[in-house]
Amino acid sequence: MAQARNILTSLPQDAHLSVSTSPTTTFHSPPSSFGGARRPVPKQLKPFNTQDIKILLLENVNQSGKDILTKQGYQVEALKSSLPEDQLIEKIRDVHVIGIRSKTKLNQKVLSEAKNLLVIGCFCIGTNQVDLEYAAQHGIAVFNSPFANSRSVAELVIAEIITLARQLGDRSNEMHKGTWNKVSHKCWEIRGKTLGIIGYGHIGSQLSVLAEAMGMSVIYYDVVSLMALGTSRQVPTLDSLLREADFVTLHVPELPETKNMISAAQLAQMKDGSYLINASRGTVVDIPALINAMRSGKIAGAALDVYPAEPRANGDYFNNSLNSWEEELRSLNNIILTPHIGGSTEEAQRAIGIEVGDALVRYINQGITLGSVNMPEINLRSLTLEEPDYARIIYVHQNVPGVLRKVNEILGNHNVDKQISDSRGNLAYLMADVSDVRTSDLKEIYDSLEALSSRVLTRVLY
Ligand SMILES: NC(=O)C1=CN([C@@H]2O[C@H](COP(=O)(O)OP(=O)(O)OC[C@H]3O[C@@H](n4cnc5c(N)ncnc54)[C@H](O)[C@@H]3O)[C@@H](O)[C@H]2O)C=CC1
Ligand SMILES: O=C(O)C(=O)COP(=O)(O)O
Repeated sequence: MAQARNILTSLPQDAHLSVSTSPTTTFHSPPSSFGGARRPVPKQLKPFNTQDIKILLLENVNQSGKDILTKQGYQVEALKSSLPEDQLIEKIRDVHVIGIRSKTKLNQKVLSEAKNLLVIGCFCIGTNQVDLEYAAQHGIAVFNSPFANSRSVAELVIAEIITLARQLGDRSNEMHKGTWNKVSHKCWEIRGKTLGIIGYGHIGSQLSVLAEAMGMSVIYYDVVSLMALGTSRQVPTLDSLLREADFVTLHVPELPETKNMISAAQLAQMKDGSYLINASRGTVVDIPALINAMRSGKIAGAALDVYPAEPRANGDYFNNSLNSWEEELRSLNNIILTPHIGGSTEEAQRAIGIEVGDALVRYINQGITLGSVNMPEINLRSLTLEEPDYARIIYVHQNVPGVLRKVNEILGNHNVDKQISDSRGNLAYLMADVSDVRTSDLKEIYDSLEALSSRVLTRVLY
């Protein structure tokens, strides 16, 4: 277990955490021109104690991540599923850190209740479930794992391409029901067929290499111009990809621009008897339009791993009538339906647990934002907290003129060993290591920084 002394912070803290003699530590939230209310202000500084840090992990975060966090001495509560919004709000009020996967929606309503929250760990690739902008403006850093499950998704898609081409799902279902149905009609090899990849990022490009190794031709469409791997080829428009590909697979993020990216008009562009695979986000494919295209025989098969609404926990899904099209979808032939398992392998989950767990520890203990998806990336070499009278000041502030001058006036009477600052949009992040400071100096520094109108969040680690 990590030492309870030395890595220290002026956390936004609740009465329970406070060592104040007053049991009613109060916060004030004066209005700010910067995204609404300011975050609560603790009444006092206190030395950081890892055991004060409360962490809530949802959605069955891998043991590797839990181990990293518990080893630090943090209080970790881990739940297997996501939570309904009202329960999430109750829980999030109390914690300094929350770890989620793709299901938990951390929208403005939920985050506005997260009075103590310092940091969010998305133990997955996608961060569409978090209001990143709102979090940034309230000094809440967000981390994810940008590619630790890419290979797992790419391998799943390869399996699905062959499964669809050979109608393996249907043959297997028939055998389970006792029917021997040996057919070759409309069953194909994938060698020589064209795979069309929409979104040539981490997953799309990995898939490109695997598909070529099996003799497929690969074309891809992306909003940015990207280097082609192997003999793959970028095509200029979505329509040109849809017209040319035998298999179309989606690997784009959930964005307003990707909502219903594949709908009736796009399906009509696709080759007769082609296949569609979606392991990106459920909003990207218009499912009723896909059902029509499959019923008409235009689309010969499909694989869906993601859905517009997904349940919080394992159990009944299709019996919950979340969507009007469920019955029809299930009744189609040659359609593979999987419960969002693209990234669900032992390898991926373990790697994600370590990557995000480490990022959280670095941020909590040292304020390092490397890899953050919503904050400027800031790093200074390790804290030398063994030295007496040494502290790290972190000041998250609005990116407006004149702030650095004021901050340096405040720090100016002390020995600033190192300092770094960067901005991202209208948010800036300053980190300064100061030596020869006493606790009383820190209190003064802290109060002065807090008093600046540009302040979003101040942390003092000592
Ligand atoms: N089924 C599952 O379990 C998993 C699903 N995912 C989903 O897959 C998505 C893609 O993952 P990565 O490849 O790692 O992301 P990435 O960010 O590396 O690549 C996404 C690519 O899509 C492109 N893109 C964005 N908007 C586009 C548009 N309108 N049209 C065409 N291209 C567009 C981007 O330029 C980028 O090249 C994630 O955002 C996530 O939603 C990720 C992991 C697991
Ligand atoms: O990594 C992603 O974005 C995924 O979609 C995987 O999500 P999950 O961790 O399985 O909830």
